[in-house]
Amino acid sequence: MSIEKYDLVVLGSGPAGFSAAMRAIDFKKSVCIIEANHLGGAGIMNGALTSKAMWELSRDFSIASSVTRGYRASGLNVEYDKVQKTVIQAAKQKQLQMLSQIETYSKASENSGNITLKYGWGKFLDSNTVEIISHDKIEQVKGDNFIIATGSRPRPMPDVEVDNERIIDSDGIMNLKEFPERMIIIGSGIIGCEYATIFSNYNQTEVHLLDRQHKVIPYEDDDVSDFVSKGLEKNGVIIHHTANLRTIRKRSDCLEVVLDYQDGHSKVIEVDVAVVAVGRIPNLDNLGLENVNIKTTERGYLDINEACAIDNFKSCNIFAAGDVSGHAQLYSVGELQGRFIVEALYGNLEFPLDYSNMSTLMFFKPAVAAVGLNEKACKSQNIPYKVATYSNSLINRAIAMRASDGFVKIIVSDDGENRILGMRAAGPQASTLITSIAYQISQKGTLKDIRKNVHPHPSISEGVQECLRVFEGKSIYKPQAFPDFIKLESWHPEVVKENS
Ligand SMILES: Cc1cc2nc3c(=O)[nH]c(=O)nc-3n(C[C@H](O)[C@H](O)[C@H](O)COP(=O)(O)OP(=O)(O)OC[C@H]3O[C@@H](n4cnc5c(N)ncnc54)[C@H](O)[C@@H]3O)c2cc1C
Ligand SMILES: NC(=O)c1ccc[n+]([C@@H]2O[C@H](COP(=O)([O-])OP(=O)(O)OC[C@H]3O[C@@H](n4cnc5c(N)ncnc54)[C@H](O)[C@@H]3O)[C@@H](O)[C@H]2O)c1
Repeated sequence: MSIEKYDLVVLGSGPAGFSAAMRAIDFKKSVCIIEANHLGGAGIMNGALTSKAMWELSRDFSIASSVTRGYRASGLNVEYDKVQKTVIQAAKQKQLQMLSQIETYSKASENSGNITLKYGWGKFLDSNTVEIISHDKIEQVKGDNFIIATGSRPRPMPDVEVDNERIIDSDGIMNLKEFPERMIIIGSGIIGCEYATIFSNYNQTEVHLLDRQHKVIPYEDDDVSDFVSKGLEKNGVIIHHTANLRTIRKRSDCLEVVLDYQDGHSKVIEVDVAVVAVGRIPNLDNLGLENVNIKTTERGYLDINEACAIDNFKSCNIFAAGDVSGHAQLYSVGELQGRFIVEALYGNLEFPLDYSNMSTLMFFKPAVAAVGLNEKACKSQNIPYKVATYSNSLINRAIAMRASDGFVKIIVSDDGENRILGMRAAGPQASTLITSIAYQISQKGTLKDIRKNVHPHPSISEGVQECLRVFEGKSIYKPQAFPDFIKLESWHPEVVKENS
């Protein structure tokens, strides 16, 4: 039996693996992508694309059902299976684009690299050989270099068995047959809050959200968490703060959920569906890591260096990218790392891997975007900072949209340099507002560098312009006149005095 040999073998076709494979094409390399399940991974199916398609559809429905905008729609109706079909269409559209590109590069050519896609479970036999186990055969491929981009899956909860019908996780959303009448989402991180937004937008489901702490999205600053909570509650979501799940009892006609609150009292609620959304864990089991002497970290991830190599870059030929790497579990991070590895291997790298300007877009109502440090991060790193907040209530475009819930919050260093450290934006078009500040962060920009930018009118981005002016006391609208809408604060680490 002859064994196929490739320059690069990529395990997993999610954002990390696919972007790496496509960058290797640019260097005229032969690439094998091994995919165990859905092409595109969680970047497409049961993840980023499907959830965003569902969010967009739910938002349209929520706008159409609104009665505060001078119109009232009648006979508005929504069926889960139709929503599901449209969401799957979106995922398929992207997968077909990916397949089209793979097919285009499937033939060996002198002018470009080539790609082979193989479906099956990849497992290392040694540091140059991977076995691929599929339902009808087992084969081996050899490679000079490998990238582990096998992604992550929903974290299971002890004593809660996901049955994929009534107790599901984010992989099971597409299995639902209809809108549940009542649902509890366990976990108030991004996935939990996004699905709480989506199901409450449709207004067909009583949505309960379990938050075991005091704040949803606990890693964000309190003003952001409070804003998200308020938006969810305005949309009808019932948030159970400081509640821990004791048990879910399956009854024939419902799920009986027992919640224990921090203050000692308990509550039993009935729902039809429970969604477990308590984080994700890396897919590193049964990969044959022991055959190549790769160990996982205490948290179960792969420990990569700044070149994404698992060992010393010069001597090691196995790299890792994406959710397995223990960095922020984001589409753009996976893509960045995947491309970076290939450039480090075959090209001339001009810059080190930089995560400082990675943005997160959170699809709530309204959306929230984040880049760089927040106040919590500055405090934990003892970085003195100034923070200015400017409400969308003062922005003409937001007023015109009748959607002025939201704000821009920018953080700069308070060390005389005014370096742009981070930004949070909430409200319409938050995702576009963040990009200019993300760029400044990557360029180590200061307030002085962006002062000259003039923003068009009427645009939501005028909030960014005004927010930046607040730092210098030059905003058109003043904090003195609008103390609830415009704020400027600063923070310095306490100077620890040594006992003499
Ligand atoms: C519900 C949800 C919504 C999300 N929304 C966003 C968002 O809006 N924005 C954002 O930036 N991020 C979002 N994410 C996160 C984003 O999807 C992930 O960070 C990203 O997909 C990770 O990419 P990856 O390539 O590392 O892994 P994955 O996308 O998980 O892909 C890994 C692939 O490897 C395959 N695989 C696993 N083991 C093997 C093996 N042994 N052999 C061969 N193949 C294997 C898997 O089948 C999978 O297809 C979301 C995630 C979820 C779950
Ligand atoms: N728009 C986006 O960028 C986007 C969207 C979805 C997912 N993602 C990525 O996917 C990752 C996973 O999302 P996630 O929401 O599952 O994880 P997460 O880490 O964001 O949130 C998990 C939440 O579950 C809570 N939790 C943990 N254990 C619990 C328990 N036993 N009981 C109750 N609550 C518990 C945590 O306190 C936390 O609030 C995120 O880190 C994010 O990077 C990104």
